[in-house]
Amino acid sequence: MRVAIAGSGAMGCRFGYMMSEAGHEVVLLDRWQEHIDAINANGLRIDWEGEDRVAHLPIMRPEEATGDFDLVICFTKALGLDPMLKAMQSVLKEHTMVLCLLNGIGHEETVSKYVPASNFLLGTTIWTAGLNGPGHAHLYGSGTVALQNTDGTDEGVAAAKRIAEVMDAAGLNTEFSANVKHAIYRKAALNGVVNGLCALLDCNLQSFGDTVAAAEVAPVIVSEFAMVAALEGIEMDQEEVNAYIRSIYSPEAIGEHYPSLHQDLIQQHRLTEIDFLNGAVARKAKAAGLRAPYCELVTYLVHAKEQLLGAK
Ligand SMILES: NC(=O)C1=CN([C@@H]2O[C@H](COP(=O)(O)OP(=O)(O)OC[C@H]3O[C@@H](n4cnc5c(N)ncnc54)[C@H](OP(=O)(O)O)[C@@H]3O)[C@@H](O)[C@H]2O)C=CC1
Ligand SMILES: CC(C)(CO)C(=O)C(=O)O
Repeated sequence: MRVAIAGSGAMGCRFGYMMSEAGHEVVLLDRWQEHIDAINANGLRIDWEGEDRVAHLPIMRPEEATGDFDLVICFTKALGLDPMLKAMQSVLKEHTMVLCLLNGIGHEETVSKYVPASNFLLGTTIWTAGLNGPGHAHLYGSGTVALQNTDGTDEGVAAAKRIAEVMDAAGLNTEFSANVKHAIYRKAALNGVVNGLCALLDCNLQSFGDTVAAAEVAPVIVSEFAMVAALEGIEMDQEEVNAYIRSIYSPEAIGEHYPSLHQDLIQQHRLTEIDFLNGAVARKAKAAGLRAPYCELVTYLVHAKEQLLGAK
């Protein structure tokens, strides 16, 4: 299969590397010039569970991509999704399946501007990854992917299942989900609890989980996500989601991980995805005449931190 990774930061490098190790032809697409230059000069350096590896994968800017792809996996940050798909429109062919795995809520609107429903797979993942610097990824721990077709047809289900099988065979623990929006809200609730707060408190998941505040604040944030999900007909079992969140704090799970929003804001002073997490919940609640005050506060505080750090 010819696979493009649309957004080849930390997660894009993980998925690109694992798909390439499974024998697929992978092309990394990105606009971060230092990263492109580093990979072109030295290959993609990987710290794989403490072992140094190098992968020689082609990398280029999205507008330079040519030919056609069987699968495009989107892993930009939320704010980079639209410009990425716009720049690579010419390689999105009739048979190209596009899988969106970004964190957060509402990416369907962006992807559907460029991809017909018959080619669009929506998904979510709990794999993790980080970057030590341009061209150097660190890949620890395990994860899963859930994905679903968005066109509601039997052919769409079959196509989604085929892609899930291919990714699963690459070790990405991928499953077709008959209700991926539920999985997306469940993951977004997890991100809504830990991503903004670990950034504001400057800590990893394990340290956050050890605070008294985590036990008190997490269920309230989860209840706000559940309230908004219910408006869209998605039922969340809040106890199950809270138990799921508690389960990731241990070092045997992903407790040592600094959430991607921490990586963006605290480590690199970059603008964040908060408007697609807690911010989306606050907006959707308001639009329905409701309030999600904890999500509103987290959103305000993360934006304040962006401002204080001069994030770009
Ligand atoms: N990291 C993780 O563990 C997880 C992340 N996710 C989600 O996956 C998606 C991708 O996340 P992730 O891979 O962490 O994102 P990264 O920040 O590592 O990469 C995303 C894009 O940001 C740009 N970029 C990254 N670092 C720099 C830098 N130092 N200077 C300039 N540009 C840079 C590049 O794009 P460009 O220059 O084209 O803008 C890159 O393609 C997000 O939606 C995230 O929430 C989901 C699960 C876990
Ligand atoms: C790994 C996890 C779940 C932790 O917040 C994540 O999605 C992220 O880092 O953005």
